[in-house]
Order: sequence, then structure tokens, then C-alpha cells
Amino acid sequence: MDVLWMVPLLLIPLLMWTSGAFVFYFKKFFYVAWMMCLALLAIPLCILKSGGRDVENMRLIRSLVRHVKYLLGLRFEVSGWEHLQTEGPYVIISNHQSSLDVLGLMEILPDRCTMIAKKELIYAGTVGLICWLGGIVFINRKKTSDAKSVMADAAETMLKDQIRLWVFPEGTRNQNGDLLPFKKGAFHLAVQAQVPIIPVVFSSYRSFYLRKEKQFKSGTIRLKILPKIETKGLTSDDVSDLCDKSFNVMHSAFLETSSSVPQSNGPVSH
Ligand SMILES: CCCCCCCCCCCCCC(=O)SCCNC(=O)CCNC(=O)[C@H](O)C(C)(C)COP(=O)(O)OP(=O)(O)OC[C@H]1O[C@@H](n2cnc3c(N)ncnc32)[C@H](O)[C@@H]1OP(=O)(O)O
Ligand SMILES: CCCCCCCC/C=C\CCCCCCCC(=O)OC[C@@H](O)COP(=O)(O)O
Repeated sequence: MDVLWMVPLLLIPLLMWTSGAFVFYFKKFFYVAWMMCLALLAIPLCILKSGGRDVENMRLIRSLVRHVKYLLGLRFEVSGWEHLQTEGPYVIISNHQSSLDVLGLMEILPDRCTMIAKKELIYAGTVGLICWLGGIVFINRKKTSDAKSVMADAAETMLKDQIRLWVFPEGTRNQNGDLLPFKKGAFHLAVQAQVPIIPVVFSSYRSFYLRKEKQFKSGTIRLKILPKIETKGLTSDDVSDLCDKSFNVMHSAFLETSSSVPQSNGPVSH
């Protein structure tokens, strides 16, 4: 008789565990906390290795982050590796659905490649510091003139130091089931440096991850690396066309890869 009242007490955690919302919050919390811990580990290693801010630190960060997908039940299917076999600097552009994109990014990140990010990220504790140590270029999205001048400097640095830059041309996270119109910064950057653009498409996360609906199941993400788009000889007058062309190839690839993503609720085989 005495133990009967304990039944609801045991049922509550069980119900929470099986509820999608609990899993969502648990996985999100775990992701942020684990990335913070990994960054804490990476900070002294990067400082010892490179002595400070250096794009070479991204190699170490990349290798530390690679296992995180397994912990979250995510799987990546990458195609088009051959398009990354390009010598010298280039600009990678990709769609941006969530902070989980960092996992796919680290899956294919080429050597000497860092990112353009919003300046607020530098305040994200240990993650902010590791972003700085990894050479991430921070821009102020609220001040276009500042962002433009930082990106113009970045174009020079790319050439001087043989660096590749990853830009999210949608300019923000977006999970509306389609791509947002592209902002022009990435294309000005590539034209100013006269380097190719390599588009990368992440398939839709909607089959396993829905922020509003608080759903975070196991799932497969198709990562498609597309053929490079040359910018040699282009000027700022060509930026709009370049932007449209890039949008169109990425949009088709997004629809194509997203329609065929396997739905996966159960355990994932790797
Ligand atoms: C262990 C732990 C590991 C952790 C690892 C962490 C990894 C972290 C990964 C980090 C992931 C972080 C992910 C993130 O943080 S994503 C968020 C941050 N990233 C971005 O915002 C990048 C994309 N944004 C842009 O490119 C925007 O264009 C910017 C921000 C530059 C301006 O936007 P804005 O909305 O203000 O303006 P607009 O685009 O309407 O343009 C206005 C006019 O300016 C012209 N214009 C634009 N740019 C240039 C230029 N460069 N030179 C000359 N002109 C330029 C343009 O043509 C237009 O003129 P017109 O054509 O109308 O005449
Ligand atoms: C002092 C503690 C502050 C805690 C802040 C937690 C920060 C998150 C920490 C770890 C998460 C894993 C790596 C995150 C990399 C996030 C990149 C990202 O996705 O940034 C968002 C940005 O693209 C667009 O932002 P908006 O949606 O336009 O705004």
C-alpha cells in the first residue's frame, strides 16, 4: 500500500523521458554544454600549439567536434567531395538552419578554412573564445558599413595568408523549409579576392529537428558540395548575377536533397 503513491513519482520522469519535448531540451542542453566543454579543452591546446589566434587552430577544433554527431544521433551523407579539391583560397557558402550546422561544417571543413560570424558569438563563453582563436571573422550585422569594411579586409587577408572563408549568405538561421534570399557580402568578398565560390547545401532538418515544435529525433543530413563558381574577371557590377546564380543552384540542390532525406526515428547505424 505504501509503495502505491510512488507510482506517479516514477511515472513522471518516465513520461518526461518519452516525451519529445523532454528529449528536445535534453539534447539541446547537452549539445551546448558539451560544446562549451570541448571549447574549454581546445583553448589551452590551441594556445600551446599556435600561441594565439590562428586559422590552423581549426584543424584541432575540427577533430575535437567530429564525434558530437554520434552523441546526438545524427548522421551525415556527404557527396561532391571532389569539388573541394581546389587549390588556394575560396569562399564556401551554405544554407543555415541551426547551430547544429557546426557539426556538418566540421565534417567537411577544408584546411585553412574559417568562418564569418555575427559579432555576438564572441560573447558565447568558451565557444566565443575558441571562435576567436580559430580566426573567425566577426561582423556587425547592424552596421552595414562596418561589416563591409571588415569583409574587404578579409578579402585581402584571404589572399595574403591563403585562407578560405565559410559564409552563410542567408545572414541568419532559417528553418522555414526553404532558403532565405541571399545577402550580397559573400559574393562581394569572392569578387574582391577574385576567388571561386564553392556552394554547399545541407538538406532540410525538418524530418528530425523542429525548433518550434520542440522535436529533436535521430536523423540523416545530406551534405552536398556543388561545383565551384568562378569569379575571375568579375567586378562589383556582376555581384547581383553571381548571387542569383548561386542561389538558383543551391535552391535546386536543397529541394532535391531534402525531398529524399530518409526519415529516421530509431537508432542510427553509422
Ligand atoms: C569546440 C567548439 C567549436 C565551436 C565552433 C564554432 C564554429 C562557429 C561557426 C560560426 C557560424 C556563425 C554563423 C553566423 O553568424 S551567420 C550570421 C553572420 N553572417 C552573415 O551575416 C553573412 C552574410 N551577410 C552578408 O553578407 C551581408 O551582406 C552583410 C552582413 C555584409 C551586410 O548585410 P546588410 O543586411 O547590412 O546589407 P545587404 O546585404 O542588404 O547589403 C547592402 C548593400 O551593401 C552591399 N554590400 C554588402 N556587402 C558588401 C561588401 N562586402 N562590399 C561591398 N558592398 C557590399 C550590397 O551589395 C548592398 O548594396 P546593393 O547591392 O543593394 O546596392
Ligand atoms: C556566457 C554563456 C553564453 C552561452 C551562449 C551559448 C552559445 C552556444 C554554445 C555552443 C553551441 C555550439 C556551437 C555554436 C555555434 C553557433 C553558431 C550559430 O548558429 O550562431 C547563430 C548565427 O549563425 C545566426 O544567429 P541568428 O539566428 O541570426 O541570431
